[in-house]
Amino acid sequence: MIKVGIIGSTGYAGQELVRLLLGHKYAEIVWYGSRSYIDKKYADVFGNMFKLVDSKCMDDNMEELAQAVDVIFTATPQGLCASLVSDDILNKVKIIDLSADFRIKDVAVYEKWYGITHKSPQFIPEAVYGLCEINREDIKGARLVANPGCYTTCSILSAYPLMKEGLIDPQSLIIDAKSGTSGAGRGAKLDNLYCEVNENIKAYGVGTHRHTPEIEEQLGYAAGEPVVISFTPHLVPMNRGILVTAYASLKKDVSWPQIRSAYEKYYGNEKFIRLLDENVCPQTRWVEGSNYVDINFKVDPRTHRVIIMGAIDNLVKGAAGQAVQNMNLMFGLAEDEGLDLVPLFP
Ligand SMILES: NC(=O)C1=CN([C@@H]2O[C@H](COP(=O)(O)OP(=O)(O)OC[C@H]3O[C@@H](n4cnc5c(N)ncnc54)[C@H](OP(=O)(O)O)[C@@H]3O)[C@@H](O)[C@H]2O)C=CC1
Ligand SMILES: CC(=O)N[C@@H](CCC(=O)OP(=O)(O)O)C(=O)O
Repeated sequence: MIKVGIIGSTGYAGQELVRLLLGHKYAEIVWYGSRSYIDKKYADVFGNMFKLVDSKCMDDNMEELAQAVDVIFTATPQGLCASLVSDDILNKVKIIDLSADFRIKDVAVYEKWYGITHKSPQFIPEAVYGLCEINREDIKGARLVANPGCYTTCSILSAYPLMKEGLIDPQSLIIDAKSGTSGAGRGAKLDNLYCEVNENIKAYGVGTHRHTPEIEEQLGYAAGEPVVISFTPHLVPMNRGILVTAYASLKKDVSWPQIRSAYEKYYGNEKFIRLLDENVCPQTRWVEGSNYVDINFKVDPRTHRVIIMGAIDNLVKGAAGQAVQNMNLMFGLAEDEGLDLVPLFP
């Protein structure tokens, strides 16, 4: 059995990790980390865990935790994982960080977009960006995985084959993304109150959202040149889900089947990427509760652009599901262990 510790088990991403790992054949959660609920029963914090989890929430003592477990998930605010990690810890235990601390290779870019000083930049070079479908082989040997962000997972996977195959002008990409409110975390914030979110939709972080450099970096690797994008997130009144609609100029005249072949080349054998049939647009409810990424596109000959669409569940493929997929790769398990999740509907 893989012994698991979760720092931040009482947040939305942490709670989703617990839900998924309870159904994992080879993993056992032995440490339910928390800051605010120490010594409180986990099932008293999350009533859905009644009779499923008997443990109490525990203090986040990294040294003790590293002795007790094989893998630590950090589902905590930006900066925390970087402040806890050390060579000694990494020699004892694998870390999968759900925050952005190790996602961006250029520490100056991280510090600029996140507005914080990185506490352990020496570990950035070895951290593997945990987008499983793209970095599978590197993830297998990693001791520190940077689990991608939710908007970024959906955006990068949706556009990747077209960047890789040079079908679009890399500098022309415009990404319009929408997220459910769980993407903002469980902490009380005025902007996330029911009356602020319900019956409303708004853009935020326009031109400044911190997922922009993460998407640019990864798509830049795919394009083989630095990529600059426009990225606009929106908050929508639903619990879960990310929907990406992206626009890019085509480099040449291509048909739907030609673009489809490019997607099949990269994703034809990917269990968690579902390429939808022509004219079917992804919907968040078709992936809710599952680790799937649904992708489709439309060629628009009038504007000479391709319109790319992707949908994920932000808490599953956008966070906890991808983190479990990474754990499976790091421990040599079947990549889909614990992730055979049928989407909820309605
Ligand atoms: N929500 C989402 O859709 C996604 C989130 N992420 C990332 O995952 C991470 C967690 O996000 P999310 O679950 O939404 O956030 P939440 O606000 O819901 O949860 C934060 C968690 O971190 C704990 N925590 C906060 N501060 C500290 C601290 N100083 N020391 C120890 N623990 C602390 C909280 O503990 P307590 O409750 O006990 O106070 C809580 O368990 C973030 O980095 C986020 O960016 C990534 C992809 C998607
Ligand atoms: C709706 C909402 O607020 N979403 C969050 C993104 C959550 C996420 O993926 O965050 P990290 O990359 O920081 O891990 C946001 O826009 O900040």
